[in-house]
Amino acid sequence: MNNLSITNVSKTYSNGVRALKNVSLEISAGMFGLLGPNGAGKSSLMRTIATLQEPDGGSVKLGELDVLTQKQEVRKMLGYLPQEFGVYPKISAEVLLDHLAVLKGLTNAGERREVVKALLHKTNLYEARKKNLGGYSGGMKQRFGIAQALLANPKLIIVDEPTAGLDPAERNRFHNVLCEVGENAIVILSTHIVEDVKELCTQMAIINKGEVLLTGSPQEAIKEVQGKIYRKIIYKSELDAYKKEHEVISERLLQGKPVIHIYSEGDPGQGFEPVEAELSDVYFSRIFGDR
Ligand SMILES: Nc1ncnc2c1ncn2[C@@H]1O[C@H](COP(=O)(O)OP(=O)(O)OP(=O)(O)O)[C@@H](O)[C@H]1O
Repeated sequence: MNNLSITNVSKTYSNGVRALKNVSLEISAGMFGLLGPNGAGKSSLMRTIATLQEPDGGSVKLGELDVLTQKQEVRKMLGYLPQEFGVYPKISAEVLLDHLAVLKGLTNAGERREVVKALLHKTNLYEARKKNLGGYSGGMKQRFGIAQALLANPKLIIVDEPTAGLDPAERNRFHNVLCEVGENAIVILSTHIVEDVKELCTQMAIINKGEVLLTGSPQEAIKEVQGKIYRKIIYKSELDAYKKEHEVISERLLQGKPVIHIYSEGDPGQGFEPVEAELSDVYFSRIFGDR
């Protein structure tokens, strides 16, 4: 299958915000995680790939197709679940999906019925197909969003922050659906949730302030910091002092007590203990560390 090649894409909005600075990424089939904090530029990049906005410079290619100029061709191969996915509340999932299928060009009624049915099954919404979308939970709405994104068998699927606000069970269900989809398409999952990338993605990039800070597999990324992450339970009042002396990459609470993780090339002493590095350590060391 064709790769998605993003080369030197830049975007400055009219208010002067530089949302993307020379972003280059090579993305092949499977699940790709685009990880970054709020405001990193993820949605700007996703909208650009989804043919919804123009960059100031750079190129985006899907195989031979030029995403920036051959928009109609790309849209035929694209499934997009935007960050804010609105649904018509007074219509059932089955009816809306059928309607969206017509818009996607599935005009043969028999064929369309089969496609709609298969997608409702795939997204675990078949039982609730007659229910109005207004009565759906957040997770069900997101799964409906995936169902509509999958109409017409897309080769490129973009999901923008899909699990924000979902409870753990709904998030799991959503993950399972996505995983299946990722078997024969490029799926780009844009998120600020490290766990989503850890659980689902074989390749990833970390983006912050419009710049790509890291690309590779989550395992490779973890390997890079393995043996360099230390932790210590501290008193809240000591935090500033530790920050001055060490590269503190995260502060969390463990049973109500502050725990800091630091990045250190060698043993920092002072009661710090080494920990098995996790993807969150990679993420925080890139976003908040000096690296
Ligand atoms: N249409 C716009 N006009 C002006 N500035 C914008 C516009 N869209 C986004 N921005 C700014 O560009 C930067 C990147 O925003 P973007 O939405 O791409 O980031 P994000 O990583 O998706 O963050 P979030 O998770 O908060 O949506 C932010 O500073 C944002 O305020």
